[in-house]
Amino acid sequence: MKRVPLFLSLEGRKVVVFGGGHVGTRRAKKFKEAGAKVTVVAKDFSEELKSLDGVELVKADLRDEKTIEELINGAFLVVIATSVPEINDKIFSVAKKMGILVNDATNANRSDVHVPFESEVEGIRIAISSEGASGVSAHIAQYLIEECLKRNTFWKNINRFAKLFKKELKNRIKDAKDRYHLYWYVMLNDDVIRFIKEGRIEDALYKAIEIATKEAGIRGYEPSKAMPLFLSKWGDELLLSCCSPFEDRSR
Ligand SMILES: C[C@@]1(CC(=O)O)C2=NC(=C\c3[nH]c(c(CCC(=O)O)c3CC(=O)O)Cc3[nH]c(c(CC(=O)O)c3CCC(=O)O)/C=C3\N/C(=C\2)[C@@H](CCC(=O)O)[C@]3(C)CC(=O)O)/[C@H]1CCC(=O)O
Ligand SMILES: NC(=O)c1ccc[n+]([C@@H]2O[C@H](COP(=O)([O-])OP(=O)(O)OC[C@H]3O[C@@H](n4cnc5c(N)ncnc54)[C@H](O)[C@@H]3O)[C@@H](O)[C@H]2O)c1
Repeated sequence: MKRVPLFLSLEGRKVVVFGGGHVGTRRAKKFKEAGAKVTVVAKDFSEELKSLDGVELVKADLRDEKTIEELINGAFLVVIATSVPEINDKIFSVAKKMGILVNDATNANRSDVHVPFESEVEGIRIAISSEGASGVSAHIAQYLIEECLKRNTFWKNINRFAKLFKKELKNRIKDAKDRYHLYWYVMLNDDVIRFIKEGRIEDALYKAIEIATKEAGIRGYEPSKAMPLFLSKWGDELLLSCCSPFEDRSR
């Protein structure tokens, strides 16, 4: 099964979590924080769940298939996290029959949706999963990516610049196709990159906007073409920057 990685809004969606233990609590918190309407169904609930505002708790006998059907009616996502395999199987088959997405925390293979290891560095979200093959490996990979970005002053400056530049360009250049090529075109300009590297973001922006205004309409700088050019110039330096010591641990 090939799954598609997505960043999904659950705002206002109904999510039903089966199991109110360790895993069910973690799922309920995550989806509630994302704005979902969360119901947890279980025989007993963790202390944390009992004191959590905004999550509905339903004490239920999950051996009754009819109950499961009623409980998940209208749900967007069902989470399976009870400690009883037979109950988990039953929930899985009912949810499948009703065409509802399933996150099965107890069986990675049949799960429609996986919950990844996640973190964020300066507004860039990192989500990584081995889809059940090895959480240990995925966790270490997450650490490496996160650490590389946090130590990488060069990338952090690019990140600051690129977000501001996109905002500026959206205000100034009407056609999205024009903007699309300009985003990368300016990244191939040595002055712009020099300013970025030195942390002179205002100067880099000024220069980039000047170039973009002059060259609006230019073509041939879509990511597949421009990125290799950019990397041939700056790739090694960017990779080496992953190994720099922290400048400022608080960022
Ligand atoms: C990131 C995180 C998110 C989260 O769960 O919130 C996550 N697992 C976390 C913790 C954790 N997982 C396990 C323990 C040991 C408990 C113990 O000691 O027994 C602990 C520790 C704990 O619970 O504290 C074991 C385990 N995990 C899965 C199974 C079932 C199976 O393998 O089928 C088993 C039983 C294995 C076995 O039976 O051998 C399956 C999954 N775990 C996933 C994600 C997904 C794929 C991730 C990937 O492969 O990359 C997937 C498929 C679930 C999904 O997609 O929903 C979270 C990080 C929390 C953090 O950040 O610290
Ligand atoms: N995906 C992951 O990251 C991950 C991590 C750890 C464990 N797991 C798996 O998830 C499952 C749950 O783990 P946990 O640590 O949350 O377990 P837990 O023992 O803390 O919680 C189990 C929950 O199931 C409920 N339950 C048990 N029998 C029930 C019944 N007859 N009717 C209704 N509810 C019932 C309990 O009331 C409890 O709320 C286990 O199968 C475990 O293998 C997955």
